[in-house]
Amino acid sequence: MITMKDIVREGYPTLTESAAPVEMPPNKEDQETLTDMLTFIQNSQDPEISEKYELRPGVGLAAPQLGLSKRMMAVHFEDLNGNSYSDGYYNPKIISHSVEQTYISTGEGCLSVDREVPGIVPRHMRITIKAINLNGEPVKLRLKGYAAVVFQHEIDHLNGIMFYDHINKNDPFKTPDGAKPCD
Ligand SMILES: O=CN(O)C[C@@H](CC1CCCC1)C(=O)N1NCCC[C@H]1C(=O)Nc1ccccn1
Ligand code: NI
Repeated sequence: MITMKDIVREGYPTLTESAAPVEMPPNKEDQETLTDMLTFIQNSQDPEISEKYELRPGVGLAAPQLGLSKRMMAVHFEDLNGNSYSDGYYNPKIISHSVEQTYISTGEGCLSVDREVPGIVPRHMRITIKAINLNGEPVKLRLKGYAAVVFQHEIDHLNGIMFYDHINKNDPFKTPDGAKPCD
């Protein structure tokens, strides 16, 4: 099972490089990895398991965070409208997005970043994503608000982008014009 020791931290090369597409149909090894990634996120939110294995609770994980430069990510969370997301995705691609932006009012963190980095992380308010899910089915997801933020954070990892790369250097707490918080 994946635990915190398997998660690479800032400075590890896969966190700042562009990951390679996963060969489709996925081979056994990639399927096992993506399944383990989803299980880790679920475990991290389970009070007993997360305590027992000292897991930091998370809502998403991308393969580069395991030192694997592959375009795979997993999410497990419920958004504020009660929509729940729990799946793994191969080769996710944002095919369209709103001009309107949003952000998490308390900023973002990352399981690969062992420090607080204060500031607003501007994200697209709405995104449409195409991907292949864990069952190998092509999916098209229309996401907005918190769900859109989570998926953008994970897809950024596949492109070697960290959340703090988006924080305004001159005024970290500047909110982008017209942007509303998603939480
Ligand atoms: O790439 C993936 N990551 O780095 C894990 C991140 C992904 C989220 C950060 C902002 C949007 C996606 C993550 O989940 N976190 N960031 C660091 C510590 C907190 C934790 C978190 O938000 N936990 C959480 C939130 C709600 C409910 C349960 N747990
Ligand atoms: Ni992260």
